[in-house]
Amino acid sequence: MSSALSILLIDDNRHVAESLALAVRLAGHRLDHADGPEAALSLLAARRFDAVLLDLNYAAGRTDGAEGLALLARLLADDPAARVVVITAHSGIRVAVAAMRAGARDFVMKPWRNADLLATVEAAARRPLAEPAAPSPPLAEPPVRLIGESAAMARVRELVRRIGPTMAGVVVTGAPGTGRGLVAAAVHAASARGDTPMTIVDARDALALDRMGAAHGTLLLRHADRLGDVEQERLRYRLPDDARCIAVADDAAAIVPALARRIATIEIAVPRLSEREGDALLLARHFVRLAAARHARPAPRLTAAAEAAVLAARWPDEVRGLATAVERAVLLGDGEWIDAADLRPAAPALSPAAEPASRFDLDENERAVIEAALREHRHNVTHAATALGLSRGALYRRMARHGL
Ligand SMILES: Nc1ncnc2c1ncn2[C@@H]1O[C@H](COP(=O)(O)OP(=O)(O)OP(=O)(O)O)[C@@H](O)[C@H]1O
Repeated sequence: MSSALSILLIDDNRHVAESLALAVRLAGHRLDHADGPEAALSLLAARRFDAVLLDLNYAAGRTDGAEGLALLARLLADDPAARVVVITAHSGIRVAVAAMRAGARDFVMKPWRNADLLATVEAAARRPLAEPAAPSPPLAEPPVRLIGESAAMARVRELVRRIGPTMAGVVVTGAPGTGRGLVAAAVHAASARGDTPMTIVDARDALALDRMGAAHGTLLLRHADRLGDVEQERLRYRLPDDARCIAVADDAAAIVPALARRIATIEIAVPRLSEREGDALLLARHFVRLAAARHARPAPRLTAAAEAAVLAARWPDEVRGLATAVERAVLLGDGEWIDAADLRPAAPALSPAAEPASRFDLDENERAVIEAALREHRHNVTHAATALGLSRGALYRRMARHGL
């Protein structure tokens, strides 16, 4: 008997998902469902699937397949080993051909017979990769995926794609918690050695430096910029000759030129959340899904006020601070909704490198947050005040200040 496959269906039609889930289960496999690109990228960042079944149109009335082809390109750019089967309408043979050219393994036409569809997906999942040059994925690990559609993150992704496959020393800079470690992992994953683990070394740790000499693959070097000039010079001589170095640093300029020549040929600067228009919301929803799955809780939805708050806040510790706040809200909430008041950031003292405590909920975009809370609670000031974590009086004073 063949072994069970985990299959991801990306399709906005709930009825298709339900009927397919049954057929897949009867065949002994597991089906997860994403209703569009955002949920799909989030699921794919958390888990590896044996096959992806991809519908090509999500918005009502769309039949040109453009949305699905764009998502296909994104899936395969992040994970060239992904096994994707596309679903097209009967008239969509041209789109199916375009998808195959772009790297889909196969296609099925609507309406399908479940037995045929399953046979196609099983064959696609089990067929070995045509091009052995693609780095073979570590089996259990999901590919490294950076959530975010902003132009700033597209630039990071593009640099990873260009520089990852080379042997260049890369320094990943940015504020702590912005995802520098994740970007470093993406650079490594895009390299020919991407299937081997990185050796992680804190440059301030003498014992770790002693062990570093034996490392051959890729070195992830943290905090080299925090060493003095002499220690940096010493570090340079201790770096194994054949190792590729990916450094994570607060400040590339603090690395002395001789060491920079080895570990910082290319700098990838990870932007702050405030420079990634809209990404905070995609990340928050992603962290809701992750936390819900991790703690076996239902995935709550963010209210409009919570969404406004996520976008308006300056999170201490950046993406990590947002992830922590969201996870806490999932754990402590009612399982149905997360409101603005549920999203208090972690105590700023948790991170010495964090910015001074930001008054998350009523800071620079206070007016937008208050307006959203009022809308959400149909202008019931008592309820809006509770959602914002304020007394009625405090909310009235702020409304007056903003002329609301
Ligand atoms: N674009 C992203 N998509 C998905 N998850 C992200 C993204 N950026 C950051 N994260 C998550 O946020 C958390 C913090 O990221 P990471 O550890 O890479 O930060 P860092 O900048 O290396 O911080 P530090 O150097 O202080 O350890 C991790 O759980 C990481 O997976």
